[in-house]
Amino acid sequence: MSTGDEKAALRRELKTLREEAHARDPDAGETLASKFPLKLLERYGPVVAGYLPIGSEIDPLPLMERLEAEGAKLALPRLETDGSMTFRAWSQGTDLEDGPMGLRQPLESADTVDPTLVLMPLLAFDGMGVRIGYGKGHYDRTLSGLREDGRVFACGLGFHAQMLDELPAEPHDQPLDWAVTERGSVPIFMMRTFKGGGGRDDGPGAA
Ligand SMILES: Nc1nc2c(c(=O)[nH]1)N(C=O)[C@@H](CNc1ccc(C(=O)N[C@@H](CCC(=O)O)C(=O)O)cc1)CN2
Ligand SMILES: Nc1ncnc2c1ncn2[C@@H]1O[C@H](COP(=O)(O)OP(=O)(O)OP(=O)(O)O)[C@@H](O)[C@H]1O
Repeated sequence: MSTGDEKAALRRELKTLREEAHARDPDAGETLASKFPLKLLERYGPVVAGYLPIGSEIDPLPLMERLEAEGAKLALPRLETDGSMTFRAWSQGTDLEDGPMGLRQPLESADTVDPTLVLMPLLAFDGMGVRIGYGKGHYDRTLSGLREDGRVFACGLGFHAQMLDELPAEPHDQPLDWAVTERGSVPIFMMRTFKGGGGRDDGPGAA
């Protein structure tokens, strides 16, 4: 099976997995907010892109609120008419509009920003930082642009149940640098550092 086919089949299973995790712990977003290490904001802030949760995604809003109170400038993704994704400045109470695929998103008139810390929704991730999303490549393309232009830190947000041993990777996949679940941090860049040396048999530890 090609990696693309594998990913399509995986996505269906992963959606079910995430729905189950969400049903078991609907308040996981609150727990996640309390476990998020503020040193990530200190090192990689201040412009933090979050998202408005759809379906069974873990709710990042409690975390975004906490980070804003700590001085973060928040942003949200916006799908543009040309199919690209931009990030726009946002804070609680800023106007939103209906976008494609049932998304709520900032208006075209909102300021475009380059986030330094991107909190990413996902269907699943693994200890090497491979992430699977909805398969439209929005985050992959946008992150690759941001990484070419300068420094950006990619942090996946999800349920612990969404962390799998190993996901199929494709060359265009933009790896996560870190992930946070309701159980704590998964510092992926350390695993990447270890990859060339001792292999990845130790597995990621959710601290
Ligand atoms: N909350 C959130 N916002 C986001 C994303 C995301 O994954 N999550 N995106 C990430 O790229 C971008 C939007 N891209 C998207 C691409 C595909 C689908 C999609 O296939 N949606 C399903 C329904 C999902 C559900 O209910 O769980 C659909 O339309 O059938 C949604 C958003 C930007 N904003
Ligand atoms: N940097 C890029 N440039 C051009 N096309 C890209 C790039 N990154 C991804 N794509 C395209 O986007 C499509 C979806 O990619 P992929 O399946 O990896 O998405 P995903 O990582 O699951 O989720 P998400 O949509 O959230 O990024 C692929 O067909 C791929 O060719």
